[in-house]
Amino acid sequence: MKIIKFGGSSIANPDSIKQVFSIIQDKLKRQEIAVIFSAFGGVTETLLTIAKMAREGDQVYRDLLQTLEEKHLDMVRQLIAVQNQSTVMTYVKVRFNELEDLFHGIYLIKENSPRTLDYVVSFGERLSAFILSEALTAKGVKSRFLDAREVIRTNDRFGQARVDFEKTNALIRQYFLNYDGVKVITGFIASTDKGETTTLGRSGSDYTAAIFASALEADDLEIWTDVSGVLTSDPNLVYTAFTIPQLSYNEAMELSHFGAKVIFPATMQPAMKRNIPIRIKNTFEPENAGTLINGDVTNGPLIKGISSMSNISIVTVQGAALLDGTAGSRVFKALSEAKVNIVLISQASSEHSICLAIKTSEAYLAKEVIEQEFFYEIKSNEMEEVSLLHGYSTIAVVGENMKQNPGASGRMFRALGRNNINVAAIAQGSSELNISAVIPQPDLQKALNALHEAFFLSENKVLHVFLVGTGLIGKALMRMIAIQQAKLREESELDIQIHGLANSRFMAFHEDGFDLKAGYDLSEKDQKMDMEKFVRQMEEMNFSNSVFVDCTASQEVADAYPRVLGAKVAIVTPNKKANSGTMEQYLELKKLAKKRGVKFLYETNVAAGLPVINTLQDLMLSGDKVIRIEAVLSGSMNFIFSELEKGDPFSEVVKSAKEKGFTEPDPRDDLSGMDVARKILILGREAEQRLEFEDITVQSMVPEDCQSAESVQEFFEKLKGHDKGFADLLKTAEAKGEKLRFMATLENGKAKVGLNSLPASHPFSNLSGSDNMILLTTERYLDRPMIIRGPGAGADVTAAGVFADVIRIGNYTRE
Ligand SMILES: NC(=O)C1=CN([C@@H]2O[C@H](COP(=O)(O)OP(=O)(O)OC[C@H]3O[C@@H](n4cnc5c(N)ncnc54)[C@H](OP(=O)(O)O)[C@@H]3O)[C@@H](O)[C@H]2O)C=CC1
Ligand SMILES: N[C@@H](CC=O)C(=O)O
Repeated sequence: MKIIKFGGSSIANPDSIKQVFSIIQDKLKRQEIAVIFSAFGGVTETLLTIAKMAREGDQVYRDLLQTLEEKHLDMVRQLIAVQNQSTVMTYVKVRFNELEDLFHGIYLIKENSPRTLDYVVSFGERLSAFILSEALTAKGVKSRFLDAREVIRTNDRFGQARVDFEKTNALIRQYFLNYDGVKVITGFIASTDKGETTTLGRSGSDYTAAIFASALEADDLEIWTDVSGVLTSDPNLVYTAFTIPQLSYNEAMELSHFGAKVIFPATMQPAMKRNIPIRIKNTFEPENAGTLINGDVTNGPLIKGISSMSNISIVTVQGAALLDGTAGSRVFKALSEAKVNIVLISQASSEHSICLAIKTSEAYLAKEVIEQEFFYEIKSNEMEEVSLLHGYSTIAVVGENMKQNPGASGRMFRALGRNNINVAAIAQGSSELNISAVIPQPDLQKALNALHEAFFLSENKVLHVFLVGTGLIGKALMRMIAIQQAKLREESELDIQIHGLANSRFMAFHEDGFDLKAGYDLSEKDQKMDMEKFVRQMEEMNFSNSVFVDCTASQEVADAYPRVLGAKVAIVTPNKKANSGTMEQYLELKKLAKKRGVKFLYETNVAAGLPVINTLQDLMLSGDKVIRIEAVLSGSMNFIFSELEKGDPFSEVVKSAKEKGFTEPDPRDDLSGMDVARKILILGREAEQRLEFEDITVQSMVPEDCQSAESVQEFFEKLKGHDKGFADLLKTAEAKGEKLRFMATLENGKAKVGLNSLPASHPFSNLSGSDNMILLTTERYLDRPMIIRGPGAGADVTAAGVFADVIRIGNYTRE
C-alpha cells in the first residue's frame, strides 16, 4: 500500500488536477494506493476570510462565498462530463447551503470560536476530496470518498487537536477491510468522540497522510507539492540550491526546525515511528526524484542542507542569580508556559548568562515572562533586566555525517569570517546533527551563499564582480569573461558574474548578474554614476566572494579602496593611482587588505599582463634583495620611439599609439613620463624600498604648449608643431648608430625616468611595438639579471592580466 498526498497548490486548477490524475493512474498500475487531498489552492484562506468578515458584520462576505461556490461548481464542470455531474453538483450545492447558514449564524452572533472555525474550514477538504473522488470515478478509476472525520479520533483541542492513535488506527484498518476501491480521503480534518469536527494544525494534510500510512503499515508515503523535494537551501536566497536526494528523519526534522518549509516535523512522527519512507515530489516535475526521507543515517555528504529563519531577536538573561542551579530551568519553564518557542540557546561557560534566539514576534512576551519569574532577583540586583536585540537571523547547517567527520564547524565559521559576517551566538546540539548560529539579518543571503559554496563544492564557486570603468580594458575584460564563462564553470567550477557596472557617467546593477553574451551598454536609462552610491549598493547587495574591479585611471575611484576593502570586498585593478600615492597610503592599503582577509591584486599596474609584480613579490618572499631595476615600462613610448624610426611624423605615431590602445586615456600621461614614474615607483615599493615620488627624476617629452592644451584633441593639434623637433632628435641618435628608448632605472633608493640614446647592442635597442623589458639585478641574479620581456600595453594583454587576477581571487577564496 502506498499513501499519496496532494497539497492545495497541486490541485489549484483543472490543468494541475489533470496532472494529478495522471500521476494517480500511473501509480495504480503498480500498486494499491490511497489518496489524501488538501482543499483546492487558496480555499482554506478564503473560508477563514469569509468567517472573519461575517463576524465583523461585513456583508460583502456573501459575495465572496458566492464566488467560492462558483469556483467549486466550475471545477465540477471542467472535470466531469455533464451526464455524470448531477450527484456531485448536488453535493456541492448542499455544502454551500450549509455554509451559508453557518456564516449567517456567525454574522448574527458575532462569534468565531476555534470550534466554529474548525467546522468552517472542514468544508474545504470535504468539497475537494468529494469532487476529485467523483472525477476519478468518472475517469474509470474505482474510487471511494472517505471523510476522515469518520476514522480519525482526536481530543477537543480545536485548531490543533491531538490524535487518539489507538482508536484511529482501529477505525482506519476496519474501514479499509470493509471497503474496496481507491480511497480518496480528506486531509486536515478529524472529529472527537462526540462527533465534533476538529483540525490537525499546521500541515494537517501531511499529518493525515502519515496517520494513514502508519495505521495501514504502508510501504511508503508520497507527499506531492509544488517544489522538487527539500532543497539544500532556500532557493529564493541561494540560486544554486538543489534538491537533496536523501535525508534521515532527524535531518529532515532539524532542517524544518530551523526554517526549511517543505515538511513540518510533527507530521512525520507517525510514519517515522514505523520507519515508513517519505518521498517529497513535485507535481509539476514528476520525473524529478525529489527527496527521500527515511531511517538511513549513513548516506551522503558531510552536511545535507542549510536552513535559516529571519526576524529573530536575541534575548539575554544575565546575572549572578543564574549561578543557582535551578535558574536555567525556571527560564525555560516560564517560556514554555507562555508558549514561547526557543529557536536556539547558548550559555556562557561561566553560567552567568543565557542567550536565547527567539522569534521577534515573541521576544517581548519572553522578556515579560522571564522578568516576572525573576521579579525578586531583578529587584535585588542579583539579575539584570532581560535585554533584547533585534534584527537577526539564524542559520543552521544540518547533517548526520558531522558526527563522524571533524571539521564542519571550522569550515562553517571560516566561510562566515572570510565574508565579514559577525556571529552573535552559536549552538551545537550534543547529537552533532546541526551547528547553528545567529547572524545579522542583512547578512543572511551572503551567509547562506558562502556556506552553500563552502559545503557543496560540487557546485560552482560564484565570484560576484563589480566593474568600474567600461572603456578599452573594461570592455575587453567583459568580452573575455563572456567567452570563458562556460569553460570556467565546467573545468574550474568557477562562476564569474558581473553584478555592477559603471563608467564616469552611469551605473547599473543586476541582482542575478548581467548577461555578458548579450553585452551591456551603460546609457541614460541607467542611474547617474555616484562613486559613494556605487560602493553602498555593492555593500547592500552583500554577496559572498565579491570583487571590485577598477578599470579606470581615476583617483576618485582609487580613493574608494579603503572602504571597499573595509567591506571585505577584494580589489583587482590595472589603475596605478592607489599604489603610486604616498608610501604611507600604499602601506595602509596593504595592511587593510591583510587585516580584512581579502586580496588586493594589481599585476597589471606594471607591464600589463607580464608577470612582473608577482615575480618581484616571490623574490622578496624567498629572501632575495633587489639591487637594480632597469626597464622599458611604457608600451606606448616604446611603440612611439620604435615606430618613429620608420619615418612617420611624431604626432601621427602618438595618435596611432592611442588608437591601438597603448596610451593612457590622456596620452600626455605617457609622454610626460608620469605613467612610467608611477610604474617604477610601484616596482621599487614591491622591492621593499621606501620610495616617494620626490625620489624620482622625470624627464617629460610633452612640449610646454601641448601641456596646457585643454583637450586631447587640442593636444594632438599642437603636437603637430613639434614633429620636426622629434625627427631631429631621432636623426642625432641614428647618426651615432644609436636608438631612442624611454627608460626607467632604480638604484640606491633613487629612480630616473627619461629618454635615452642607447647603443645598438643594448638589450633595449631591439625592442619593437608595445614591448616592455624589465632587467632585475638582485643578490641572486647578480651577474646576469633576470629578464622579463613582452608586450606591455594593449587591450587584450591587459584585460587578460586583470582576468587572471580575478580568477586568482576565485582560487584564494576556495578552501
Ligand atoms: N591600455 C593599456 O594598455 C593599459 C592600461 N592600464 C590601465 O587601465 C586603466 C583603464 O585604461 P583604459 O581602459 O585604456 O581607459 P579608457 O579611457 O578606455 O577607459 C576608462 C574608463 O574609466 C571610466 N572612468 C573614468 N573616470 C571614472 C570615474 N571617476 N568613475 C567611474 N568611471 C570612470 C571611463 O568612463 P567614461 O567612459 O564615462 O569616460 C571609462 O569607462 C588605466 O588605469 C590604465 O592605466 C594598465 C595597463 C595597460
Ligand atoms: N599607457 C601604458 C599602458 C598602461 O600601463 C603604456 O603605454 O605602457
